[in-house]
Amino acid sequence: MHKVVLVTGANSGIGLALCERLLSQNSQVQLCLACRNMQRAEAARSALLASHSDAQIELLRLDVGSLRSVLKAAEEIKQRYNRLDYLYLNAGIMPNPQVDFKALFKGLFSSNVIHMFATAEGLLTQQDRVNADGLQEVFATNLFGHFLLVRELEPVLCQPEHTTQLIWTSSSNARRSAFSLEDIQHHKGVEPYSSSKYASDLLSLALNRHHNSQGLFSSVICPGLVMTNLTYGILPSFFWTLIMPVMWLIRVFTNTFTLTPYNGAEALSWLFLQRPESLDPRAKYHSLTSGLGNNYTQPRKMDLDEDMSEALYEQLLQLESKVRKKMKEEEEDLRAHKEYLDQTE
Ligand SMILES: NC(=O)C1=CN([C@@H]2O[C@H](COP(=O)(O)OP(=O)(O)OC[C@H]3O[C@@H](n4cnc5c(N)ncnc54)[C@H](OP(=O)(O)O)[C@@H]3O)[C@@H](O)[C@H]2O)C=CC1
Ligand SMILES: CC(C)=CCC[C@@H](C)[C@H]1CC[C@H]2C3=C(CC[C@]12C)[C@@]1(C)CCC(=O)[C@@H](C)[C@@H]1CC3
Repeated sequence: MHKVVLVTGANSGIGLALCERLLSQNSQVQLCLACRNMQRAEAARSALLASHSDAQIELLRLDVGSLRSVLKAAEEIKQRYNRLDYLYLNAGIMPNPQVDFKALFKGLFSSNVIHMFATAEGLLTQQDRVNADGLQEVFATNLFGHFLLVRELEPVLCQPEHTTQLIWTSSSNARRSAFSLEDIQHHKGVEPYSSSKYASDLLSLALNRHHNSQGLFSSVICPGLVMTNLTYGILPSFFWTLIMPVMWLIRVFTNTFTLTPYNGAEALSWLFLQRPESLDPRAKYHSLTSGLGNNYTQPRKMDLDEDMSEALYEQLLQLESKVRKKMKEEEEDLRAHKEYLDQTE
């Protein structure tokens, strides 16, 4: 049977490299590229078809940062497919990043240097904003839109006699200290990216607890440091050109500098081959690349707490009811307004 695979944020970087790798691994795979920009999605499909001319590749419009777009896309998925085998929750943003160069310079001469380069701990902050749905944009895109998609797709994802794998592209930048149950959207802090990725680690654990018995399994991965639009956006392009030789040099010492999207997609494509029941729900699967350029996947235990993951899950369910209620009210207001206009015409 052909495997049905949906990838969010599939038009560039790690998502696109994953699609390429999946088609090379299994030419029968039925791919759905879920993207917010259809022009970029078309370009990605053409690029994939150039090397896999017989591939089955469909496109789907999905802006994970917009609640209405998520609901619409979920309806479309339910109409198109009666099952999904893999759902890669990969789309993500890191808006307005700022590098703390003083901390970087200090870190270079400390014993912590490898850890600093692997996780960017203490180096990066971002400036978030409120989106059109009234949610913090990083939280909405990296976490909540994906959560709502999973919730909407439960009838397709949770089916007897069939297993589905959810795979989150998390990060080694995910840190417990950046996340708070009192502020899950990270209104107050300056590390919304780290907070959203830690939240995805917690959520994956909760999804396993609630849905494994229904055949739904969730895992998280870290692709390492990969040169993609997201990373290029952190510093001006001339800086990257200047330090690229240094980046390749660092790669000899740290296996987390996977650098190319192909290498970064290692853990994602490795998980495609695993039996979901054999995976560890408390592990993050890291894409790693040795100094000689060999790729491998390594599970590393995450710093997670069951109660915290359950509390986050509960809060997400509450937020879901709240936003659904708000959307319904807005639709009713709109309908009433239209009726009023029709009557006065
Ligand atoms: N690069 C790295 O070093 C690391 C990346 N990651 C994670 O990997 C994932 C992929 O990022 P990466 O490939 O690096 O970066 P890219 O910017 O190349 O890819 C991000 C993808 O997500 C899409 N996207 C962003 N916002 C939305 C949205 N609202 N709705 C739908 N799609 C959206 C982008 O689409 P568009 O082209 O329209 O912007 C793009 O296709 C992210 O989750 C990121 O956090 C994790 C650790 C390290
Ligand atoms: C190499 C030199 C001399 C300078 C580059 C410094 C930083 C720009 C760089 C160091 C560690 C990097 C890093 C990321 C971004 C760029 C760095 C901060 C990430 C945060 C990118 C996205 C992720 O999710 C993380 C896994 C990356 C961790 C390391």
